[in-house]
Amino acid sequence: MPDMASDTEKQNAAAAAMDFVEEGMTIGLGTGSTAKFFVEMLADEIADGLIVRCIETSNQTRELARSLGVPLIPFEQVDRIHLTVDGADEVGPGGVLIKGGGAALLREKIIANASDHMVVIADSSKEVPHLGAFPLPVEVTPFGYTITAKKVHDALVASGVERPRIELRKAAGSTDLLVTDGGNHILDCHCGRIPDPAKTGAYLSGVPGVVEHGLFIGIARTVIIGEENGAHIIEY
Ligand SMILES: O=C(CO)[C@H](O)[C@H](O)COP(=O)(O)O
Repeated sequence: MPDMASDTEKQNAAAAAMDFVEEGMTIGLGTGSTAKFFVEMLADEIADGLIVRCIETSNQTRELARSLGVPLIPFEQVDRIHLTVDGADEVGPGGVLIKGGGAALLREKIIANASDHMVVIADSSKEVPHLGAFPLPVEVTPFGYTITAKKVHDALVASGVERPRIELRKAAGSTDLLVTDGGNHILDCHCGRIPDPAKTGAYLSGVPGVVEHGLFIGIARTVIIGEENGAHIIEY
């Protein structure tokens, strides 16, 4: 059952993100329940005559955008992404993020990092004093994933995370391992607290078999936190 309070906050954050949209932009569309509100609002504006073109961060968002008549272009044809609007699982101090709760972190990071401006939209529960209560998603190749998981554990410990626990994500309602849009698996790393996100990110990136991790550092320029009646905007 959806949480009505956080849905209102998500909607208000998405509505505030619409102010960043301009005619003629190429826009990256995020994944998840908050990004869905943004895609729906954008679709309404497109139906009213706004001209933009979009690129999706997941198969799920592609289906949503198509169903709403939002024009999509293949990444290969994109030379510039002006704006990306996406959700987050945690927003920490300085705009560092944990993303990947929806298993779309690889494409989300490629697109956000290639964008002139990433705007994060989130309900107030996502704003945290430090990262790590939400399990950090790490995308790994199917080949060797059990060994990679051990190495990821070691990298977390070496970067200062105390007693991490790693869980392989299962597909919804199944005992099978989840397979991402990129054909990989997800390790959910229960960290409790990530004392130095930049160090942890760097250590994880150094593990062979790790395709990408869900720490977004220095990528978000604007974070919009939805409130019951509006939203507050933080610029970095
Ligand atoms: O990173 C993501 C998907 O990979 C999402 O942005 C994140 O999980 C937030 O989702 P929601 O808006 O549904 O809370």
